[in-house]
Amino acid sequence: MIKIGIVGGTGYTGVELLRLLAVHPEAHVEIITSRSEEGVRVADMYPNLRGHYDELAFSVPDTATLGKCDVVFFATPHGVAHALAAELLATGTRVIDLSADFRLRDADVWAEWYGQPHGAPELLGEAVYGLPEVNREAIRDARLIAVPGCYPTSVQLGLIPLLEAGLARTDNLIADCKSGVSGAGRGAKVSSLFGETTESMKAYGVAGHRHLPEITQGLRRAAGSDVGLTFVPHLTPMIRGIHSTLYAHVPDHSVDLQQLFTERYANEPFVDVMPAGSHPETRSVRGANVCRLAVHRPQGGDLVVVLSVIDNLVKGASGQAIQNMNIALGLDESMGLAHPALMP
Ligand SMILES: NC(=O)C1=CN([C@@H]2O[C@H](COP(=O)(O)OP(=O)(O)OC[C@H]3O[C@@H](n4cnc5c(N)ncnc54)[C@H](OP(=O)(O)O)[C@@H]3O)[C@@H](O)[C@H]2O)C=CC1
Ligand SMILES: CC(=O)N[C@@H](CCC(=O)OP(=O)(O)O)C(=O)O
Repeated sequence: MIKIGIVGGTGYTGVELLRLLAVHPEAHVEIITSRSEEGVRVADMYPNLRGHYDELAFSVPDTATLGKCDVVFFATPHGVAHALAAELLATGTRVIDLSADFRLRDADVWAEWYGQPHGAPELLGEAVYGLPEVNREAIRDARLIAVPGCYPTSVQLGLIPLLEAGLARTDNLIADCKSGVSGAGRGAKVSSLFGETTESMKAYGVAGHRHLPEITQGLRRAAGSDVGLTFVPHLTPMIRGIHSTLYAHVPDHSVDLQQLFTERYANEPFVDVMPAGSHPETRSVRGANVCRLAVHRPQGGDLVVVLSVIDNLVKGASGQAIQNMNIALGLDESMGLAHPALMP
């Protein structure tokens, strides 16, 4: 069995890791940390996990005990993995970080967008960006994996077929994205209150959201050139889910886009290209490690619209983290993830 540690076990992505790992046949969660809930049993706090983790209780983060695990997931705010990753890697523990700490290749760009110096620039050389659909070979045997952000996962998967094929104009891409409130984490914030988010919807971060440099880094790689992207995230009155409506100018009409997308993802277990004319819904991916895509060319014009939906907590975070673990450890990539059980 793979010995697993989770740092940040009381948060939304930490609990989602527990939910998914409960049915992973090779994983055993040995340690789960929380600074605020030390000693509390996981199943007492999360009754949906009763019968799976009856002996497991939250403990404070401690690198000596975490270092005995084979894999440690960081489900923590940015900066925490910066502080602890090097020590764990030195003990031979693999680190899979759900935060943004190792996603950007350039420490200065990270510092600019996250408003603090990068805490472990010496590790950036070995950090692997964990988007399996573009980086699978590098993930195999990786010791330090940066799991992509939720918006970046849905936007990159939707646009890279057009960019890799050299079909989309790269100077005026648009990503109009809607997220459920769980994207903001479990911490108490006025902006996440029921009364602030129900029966209302708003854009935010129009001037510049911290996922912009992560998305453009990935799109640049797919296009092989610089890209211009307008990215506007929105908060919507749902708990889970991201719906991205993506716009790209594709002046070449000779390529069958449905076929292009279908072939690009033909061997991808967790990307579903829906039939032509489809409108994927976030509820169709709820609880599942899946991105569903649909490609449209309205009225036969030059503007192509790609619709991309994921569950922000699964393909946008914890499910993708486990997919990365499976690849890195040489397991079946779908292990523990193949039954996309719907949430109650
Ligand atoms: N929510 C989402 O949809 C997504 C989140 N992410 C990223 O994943 C990470 C976790 O997100 P999420 O689960 O939503 O966050 P939450 O705010 O829900 O949970 C954060 C967790 O980290 C722990 N924590 C906070 N500060 C520290 C610290 N200094 N040292 C150790 N543990 C700490 C908290 O527990 P305690 O305070 O008790 O220690 C809590 O368990 C973030 O970096 C987020 O950006 C990525 C993709 C999607
Ligand atoms: C709705 C909401 O607030 N979403 C979060 C993004 C999700 C997230 O957790 O950020 P990372 O992917 O960078 O880790 C936000 O906009 O800040």
